Amino acid sequence: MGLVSTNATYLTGTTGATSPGGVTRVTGISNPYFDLMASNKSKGAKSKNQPPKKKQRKDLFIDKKRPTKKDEVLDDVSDGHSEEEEEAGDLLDGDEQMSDFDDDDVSEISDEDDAPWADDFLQGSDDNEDSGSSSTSGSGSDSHSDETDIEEKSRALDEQRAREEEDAQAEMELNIKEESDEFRLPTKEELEAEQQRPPDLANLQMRMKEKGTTRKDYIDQLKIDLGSYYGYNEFLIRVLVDMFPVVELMELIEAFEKPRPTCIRTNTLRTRRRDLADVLSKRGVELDQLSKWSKVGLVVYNSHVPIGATPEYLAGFYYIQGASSFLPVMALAPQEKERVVDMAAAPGGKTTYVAALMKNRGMIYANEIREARLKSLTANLYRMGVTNTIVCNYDGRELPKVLGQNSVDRVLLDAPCSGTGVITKDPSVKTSKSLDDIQKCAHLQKQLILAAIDMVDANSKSGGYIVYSTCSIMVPENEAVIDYALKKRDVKVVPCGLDFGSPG
Ligand SMILES: C[S@@+](CC[C@H](N)C(=O)[O-])C[C@H]1O[C@@H](n2cnc3c(N)ncnc32)[C@H](O)[C@@H]1O
Repeated sequence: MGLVSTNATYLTGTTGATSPGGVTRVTGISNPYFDLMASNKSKGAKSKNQPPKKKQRKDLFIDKKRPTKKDEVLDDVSDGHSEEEEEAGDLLDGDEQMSDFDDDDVSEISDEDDAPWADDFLQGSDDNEDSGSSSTSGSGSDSHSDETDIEEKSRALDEQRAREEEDAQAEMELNIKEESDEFRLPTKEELEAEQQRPPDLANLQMRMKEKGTTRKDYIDQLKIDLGSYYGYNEFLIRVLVDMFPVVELMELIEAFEKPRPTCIRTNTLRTRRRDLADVLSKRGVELDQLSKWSKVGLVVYNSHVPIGATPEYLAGFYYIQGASSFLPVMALAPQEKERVVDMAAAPGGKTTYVAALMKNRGMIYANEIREARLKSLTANLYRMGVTNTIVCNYDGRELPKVLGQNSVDRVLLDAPCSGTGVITKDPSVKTSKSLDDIQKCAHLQKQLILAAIDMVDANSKSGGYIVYSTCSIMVPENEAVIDYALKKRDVKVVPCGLDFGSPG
């Protein structure tokens, strides 16, 4: 089956990552934090540009206690691409390449000078005694034995002092040796004992910063320590460590620990962004335009009123939505008068944006499998004044049978996923996801994407596009799903037209 056909259904994605062939392809990161960072970085820069060199966390592997001459350089760890669902286990494999670690330099500690004052003191006392005895009138056996006594005491003192000095020197050398000992991984016993105790965060942090051991040992220990320190289960931390170069991994994990900025999307069916910003400012909301790439986004820095309960919110003037959630809809670029399907729609964040871009014209099928979630979907459609949408309650895999094959112009598949890209929003993902979960998600996503392709009319005059997006960063849920679709259907990947940010 050819990948490119004149009648091909076009497939595009949410955030642009350039494939080796130069075609922009689908990835699934829906983490507003990263997108915001990307957009800030990319002001005036096109996506073709190399991503700005990230600042290396020099402090990560350097023991601050000891001076060191060099920065560490850590090469990429494998990207863990996996081709087929059956091969999802490949996710965990991968070549690991990393430069050798150099030993830390140990600052030299100079030997202390001998204490000359002590000798002087003793010699001086002898001298003094001598001169004293010579000046003392009269001499005799008593004075002689006194002299011998003094000499003996003096010799004993000398010896004792020499012994003390020797001990002090030996102790100091031992200390120096102990301090200069290379970083050592904990033994199996020590690790087992550690498991029994609450984590010693200071110790873990110190160990994470250490270097000077073999690469494999280091990576193994890093997985254990990152997992303990940041609270990830073994599976997820293993996958993340295998997916990202260490410096990037640390940026990712630390970003997951920080709150995301609050963003709102102006509902252009009801108002204009400037008017909305004015009225919210008057209510004490500190905000600004989100970014150059969005005409409808606002970022909220601070607010004296609950942003989800203002009269403007209740009147549907805006939707509280992470910046990255704008992207799939911008990539879909639905046209007025088109027939569009939102296959997994609740609670309607993207459906309401699609409707706004279509100016409430054409027709949207907003589908959601979970009945309980239809309430929030319909409530949002109603609040935002959407009138061109039919709400459906099907398993998305059945939709081609319900709506018909080749029956619509565009499909948005914002797929159910593991949520591994939005850990900030839901930290329970750190511990709740397993390989089995990822495989199950990937299996469903593959079935859903085939259904999406089957619904789209490749001969649509204005459309013939599908956007596949997830809020997962797992390869089996993203790249592998697209690879699968490319093999199973006559489709091709096309640029998604979002020429900002940096390649994934
Ligand atoms: C990522 S959420 C969608 C978010 C929505 N697009 C938005 O922007 O507000 C995925 C949705 O897919 C629904 N879902 C799960 N399995 C499905 C299936 N087989 N068919 C259709 N929807 C499904 C989930 O209940 C969930 O509401």
